[in-house]
Amino acid sequence: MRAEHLTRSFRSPRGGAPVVAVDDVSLVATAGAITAITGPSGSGKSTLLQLLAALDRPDRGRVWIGDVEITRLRDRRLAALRRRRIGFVFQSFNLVPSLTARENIALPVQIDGHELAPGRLEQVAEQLGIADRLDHLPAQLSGGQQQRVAVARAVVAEPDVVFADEPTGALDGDTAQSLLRLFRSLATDHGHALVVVTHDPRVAGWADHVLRMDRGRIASADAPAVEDPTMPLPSATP
Ligand SMILES: Nc1ncnc2c1ncn2[C@@H]1O[C@H](COP(=O)(O)OP(=O)(O)OP(=O)(O)O)[C@@H](O)[C@H]1O
Repeated sequence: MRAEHLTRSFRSPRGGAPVVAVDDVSLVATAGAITAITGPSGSGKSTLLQLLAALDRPDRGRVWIGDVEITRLRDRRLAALRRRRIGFVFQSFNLVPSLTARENIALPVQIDGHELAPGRLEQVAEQLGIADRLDHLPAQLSGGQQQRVAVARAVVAEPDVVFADEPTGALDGDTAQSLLRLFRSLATDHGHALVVVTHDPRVAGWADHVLRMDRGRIASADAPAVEDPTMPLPSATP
């Protein structure tokens, strides 16, 4: 996944100058690697993640997943691409309250008219330690269990890129470790790109690249944030 010159401003609620939440950010998140985005509160991490995952549109700039420029896609194609190629773990989980954990996990695949390979859902649930919770409704689960259902939903269809906003926020030490092991396996064994916004030093410690944001910009990167010779060139046509 590659982004170039992303900029996103919000109108200030009291009038006055707009808030530039993301200011000319370019980055590459490579397949097979975990990229952590850190930085102080209000530095633009969540806004950047929403732009990268096509949940929000930038004022300027472009995003590619593989050779598809997602910033050029219209809503329906974008929604289909998001279901197939992007997994997103929301800070607030976003589970459907009337569906069981199993139904929540399978929902995006079902909307897409596909079926999961037999045993795939159970395998992910096992890895995340929620195999015995699949028939519960979200309200019958703890915050940490709900978070793991949200992670299972994001990864079950093996998307190219998994985005996660503070995925270890509600988890105790052991559970956070098993989630990080799952993320590591998704990256190393299955070649997915993971992009994780976090304040958690445990996550940053597991990451291959750490980008630190400050006032909407990438203030530092432990690896080149812009160019990566292993990335396929974006195609010129939409
Ligand atoms: N929908 C919005 N309307 C107006 N301003 C917004 C909106 N979303 C974000 N902002 C502003 O943009 C800036 C960046 O916010 P963002 O949530 O991306 O930061 P963050 O680094 O993720 O913060 P945190 O770590 O506290 O979650 C902040 O000043 C915030 O107030």
